[in-house]
Amino acid sequence: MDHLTIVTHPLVQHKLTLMRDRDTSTAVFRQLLREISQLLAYEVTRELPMTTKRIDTPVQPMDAPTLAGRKMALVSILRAGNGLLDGILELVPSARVGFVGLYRDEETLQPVQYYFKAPEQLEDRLVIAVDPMLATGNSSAAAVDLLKAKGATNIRFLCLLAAPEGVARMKEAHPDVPIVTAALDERLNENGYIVPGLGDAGDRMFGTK
Ligand SMILES: O=P(O)(O)OC[C@H]1O[C@H](OP(=O)(O)OP(=O)(O)O)[C@H](O)[C@@H]1O
Ligand SMILES: O=c1cc[nH]c(=O)[nH]1
Ligand SMILES: [Mg+2]
Repeated sequence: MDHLTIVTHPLVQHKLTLMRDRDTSTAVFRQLLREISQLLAYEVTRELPMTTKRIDTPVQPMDAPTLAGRKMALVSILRAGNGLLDGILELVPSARVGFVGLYRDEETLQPVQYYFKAPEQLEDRLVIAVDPMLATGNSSAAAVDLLKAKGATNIRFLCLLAAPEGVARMKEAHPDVPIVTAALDERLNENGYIVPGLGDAGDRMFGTK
């Protein structure tokens, strides 16, 4: 996969516009994120290794395509990552799930870790880390550090919105981790927020502000 993939599908772009709108309610924001997560998952799971298995259709036997290898791991970067996780799990219900608890210190913009739990045998799995926002890239780079320290070698990062600064940070720290996003925005503002962005994803999802 390319280092950066922007999913330009009309449905994704339409839903993203609704999410950016400050007048969109918490309930609708959460629902849209769930819907977009499934469209983005379609893209991030392209090129998965396939094999065939022998099945009997009602008409005749066939060698039918099926996913190969160990079950993938979805890793949500808390809190906001959970807004992407739920929808993807509906598409890939057998995925293993991990959580990285991180929040961004508002002054330093450095991530503060408060939790980490990952599935076993990460080295044998495709690992998809999910977080709606890639701003400075400090949180995603730290999350990928943790996953690599646990053995992961095949990692993809899925987000909704990315800033050029975050993409550059990830490319420098983790050039082997492809990023899939719905949009690459203009820049970060002086508070480290994505411009034009959609505000604080976690707060908008959970109604905490
Ligand atoms: O690229 P960065 O500059 O690190 O910023 C992105 C991070 O900021 C947000 O989380 P936040 O810290 O607000 O925590 P939350 O998910 O608990 O709201 C977002 O969900 C990312 O994890
Ligand atoms: O714009 C931003 C930047 C970081 N985290 C968010 O939720 N939004
Ligand atoms: Mg976060």
